[in-house]
Amino acid sequence: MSNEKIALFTIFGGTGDLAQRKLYPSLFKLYQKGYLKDHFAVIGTARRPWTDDHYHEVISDSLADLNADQETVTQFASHFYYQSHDVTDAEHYRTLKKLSEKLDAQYGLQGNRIFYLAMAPNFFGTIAQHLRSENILTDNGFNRVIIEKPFGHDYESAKELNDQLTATFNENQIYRIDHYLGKEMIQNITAIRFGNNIWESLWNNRYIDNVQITLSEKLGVEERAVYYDNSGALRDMVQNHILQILSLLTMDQPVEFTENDIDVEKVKALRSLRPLKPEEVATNFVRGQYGAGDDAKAYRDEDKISSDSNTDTFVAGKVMIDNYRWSGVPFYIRTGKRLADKFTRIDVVFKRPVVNIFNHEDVRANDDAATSLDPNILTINVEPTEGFELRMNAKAIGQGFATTPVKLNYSHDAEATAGSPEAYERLLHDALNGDATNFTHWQEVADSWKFVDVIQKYWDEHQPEFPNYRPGTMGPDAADELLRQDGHRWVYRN
Ligand SMILES: NC(=O)C1=CN([C@@H]2O[C@H](COP(=O)(O)OP(=O)(O)OC[C@H]3O[C@@H](n4cnc5c(N)ncnc54)[C@H](OP(=O)(O)O)[C@@H]3O)[C@@H](O)[C@H]2O)C=CC1
Ligand SMILES: O=C1O[C@H](COP(=O)(O)O)[C@@H](O)[C@H](O)[C@H]1O
Repeated sequence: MSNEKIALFTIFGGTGDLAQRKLYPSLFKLYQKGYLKDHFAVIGTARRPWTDDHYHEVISDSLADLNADQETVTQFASHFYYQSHDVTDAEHYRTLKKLSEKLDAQYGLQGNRIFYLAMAPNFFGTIAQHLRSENILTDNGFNRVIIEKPFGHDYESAKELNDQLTATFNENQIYRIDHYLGKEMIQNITAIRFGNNIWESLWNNRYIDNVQITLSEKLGVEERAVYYDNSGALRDMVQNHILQILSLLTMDQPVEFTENDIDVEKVKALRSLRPLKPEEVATNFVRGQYGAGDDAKAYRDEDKISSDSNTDTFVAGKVMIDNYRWSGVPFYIRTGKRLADKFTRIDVVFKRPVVNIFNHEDVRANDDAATSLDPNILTINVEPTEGFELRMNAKAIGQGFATTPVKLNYSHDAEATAGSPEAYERLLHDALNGDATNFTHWQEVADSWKFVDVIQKYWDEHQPEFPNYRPGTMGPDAADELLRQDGHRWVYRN
């Protein structure tokens, strides 16, 4: 049976960074694997007056790292058409409609349309409205719109954006990208939780002491300074990626492994987040901004960043979930730029054994009989290594009897990881299949913003003392103190 998918992609922002770095290589991988073959075409649009020939060169250049043979690249690029287009100009949509209909007939696309909005979000509403008013949507095939982040700046702006989109598209036609949901090990969270009795039976406040989610970046803001300076780490990483990961870690078992059932459980988890009162923000969330390091400029000295910017380049926080399963378990989260290394990991720290029978002297000398036994820790390594690690206590080799911590380790092998699809490839394939499981649904976005808005508002009203961490560290000392005050510490420390 053929796996071929049939669709016309219209990419708004076809000359942009995202299109060139992520979308064209991902579409090419789908082409190499036969998911895209004869019956697909791509219209790239933006204001620049490019020709089709120039566009083909851009496509070819964007694939340079993939070491593909030139003939395949040329064949692939021949499916791409460029149309100069200002998204605010209605006349341009009429030209777009004609080109879409021509390509539909030429490639046998059966009216299937995917609109990818790879542009600044302030344009999403006008594009959606024109797609409807200029009759670019079809009646005979599917119409899906893929939306890039950020989905709003706060709850109000996200709602306004959503209202604009839903005036044209139904919720089940809207695919809000969160590329973390396309990552292999993030998708693995549901597999290990619901595919293994040992974990699901321990996955609650009786056995889990705390959970730590770290999304650490070594780089600074790079080319996206203007966007980032208006956003900051809380909006850029916590509202979306971290709260999505949190919802997958904490949701109850869905009735079936389907988009709707998973969404229902994720929304319940997000609605159970304990909302912070403004006066609780300072004791539960820490913000940071990097200063200068040995080889790195301070954030405020980066290109296009104002010298008195108070934007957060680091966040750590303690999140509590008020439901039967998680009551009393702190979820510690942190993310930032210019940290010690680039990695993403989740550490699930279990409670220590209630009694330590191995070290009698310790037991007698201490009120806390378990002090000398380490907790079991399940680490989900999301990247760069993909795998799991379990820390246990075992007998130390040799005469006598002492315990020592050991690790059970599993990593995907490098060959399998190299062949595994990159997040954007996976998500584009899902969108072609009409599967929005790994996209965020409106209610999830809304609940995440409501949680984050309180923190952001408090921060906006209180001046920080920035800069407060050095590049190459794991953020300000206050992020360590956040756990220390609860008697915990970060599993990953540098
Ligand atoms: N780049 C990245 O790594 C990531 C980007 N994103 C998101 O993806 C989206 C795009 O980002 P990115 O590619 O970096 O942005 P760029 O600034 O590189 O691209 C913006 C695109 O919009 C086009 N454009 C701007 N104004 C108009 C207009 N009036 N009419 C038609 N086209 C217009 C530009 O082309 P022209 O100037 O020729 O008109 C360009 O193609 C943003 O929402 C961003 O937040 C999300 C995650 C990562
Ligand atoms: O969404 C974003 O993610 C990247 C980090 O993504 P990763 O896949 O490299 O971990 C981040 O750099 C960027 O600021 C943010 O917008």
